[in-house]
Amino acid sequence: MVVSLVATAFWAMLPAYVPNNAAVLAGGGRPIDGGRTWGGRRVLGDGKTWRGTAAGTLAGTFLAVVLNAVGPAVSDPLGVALPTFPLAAGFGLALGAMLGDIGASFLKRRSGRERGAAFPGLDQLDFVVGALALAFVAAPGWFSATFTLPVLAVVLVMTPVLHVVTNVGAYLLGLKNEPW
Ligand SMILES: CC(C)=CCC/C(C)=C/CC/C(C)=C/CC/C(C)=C/COC[C@@H](COP(=O)(O)O)OC/C=C(\C)CC/C=C(\C)CC/C=C(\C)CCC=C(C)C
Ligand SMILES: Nc1ccn([C@@H]2O[C@H](COP(=O)(O)OP(=O)(O)OP(=O)(O)O)[C@@H](O)[C@H]2O)c(=O)n1
Ligand SMILES: [Mg+2]
Repeated sequence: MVVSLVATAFWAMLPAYVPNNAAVLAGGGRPIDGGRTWGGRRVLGDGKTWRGTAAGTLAGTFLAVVLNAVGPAVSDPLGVALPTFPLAAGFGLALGAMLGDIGASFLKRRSGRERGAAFPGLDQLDFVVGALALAFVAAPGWFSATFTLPVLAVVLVMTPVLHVVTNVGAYLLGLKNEPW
């Protein structure tokens, strides 16, 4: 039961997890806010770029297609019916994750935090909220069947742990400037 819930939650969230990884690896270039300020502070900052957002959205959507292909080979040995992703759901999870992260940067700048500053709690869950919201809008039937309340509870507990571990790993590998 617990294995099934964790496996389902992790699998269903993978198209939302990988976009931010891809943005770190492929990001940079022109900032989305074009350097504009609001109230004396950048609207988003140099950490949110068109290239990173596009790379993240493509990576997450592509991963959903790959997961659909390999799902049966993973489901059988695990004994868990892992979800498959309609294209709209994969795209919604991926773009939503990027939009959640962008929304968090907007809030960070409004609260006086410079680029790269930590915002505990928000940093760990911004992309989850964005991904789930857009997946719900893009594929409501699939969302309700996949993200049951127990699965959502596992996502909310598991994601911050994964986020901390992944970010510390990326920092130690020199891929990120901050370990959060
Ligand atoms: C995108 C491609 C092509 C490859 C990604 C490679 C990779 C390691 C994927 C892991 C996917 C995954 C399951 C991640 C965990 C879930 C999660 C919450 C991810 C959020 O990612 C955050 C991201 C940016 O954070 P921010 O924008 O919110 O601040 O973190 C940075 C990640 C990277 C730069 C990707 C590469 C990271 C590493 C190589 C770190 C190595 C990871 C470890 C040593 C531990 C990994 C452990 C687990 C359990 C995943
Ligand atoms: N939409 C995005 C998201 C991330 N990145 C890249 O990934 C890095 C790390 O992402 P993140 O930690 O989310 O950004 P920060 O630079 O810490 O900025 P902020 O304080 O606004 O979160 C960014 O610096 C940027 O190079 C990007 O190019 N485009
Ligand atoms: Mg950051």
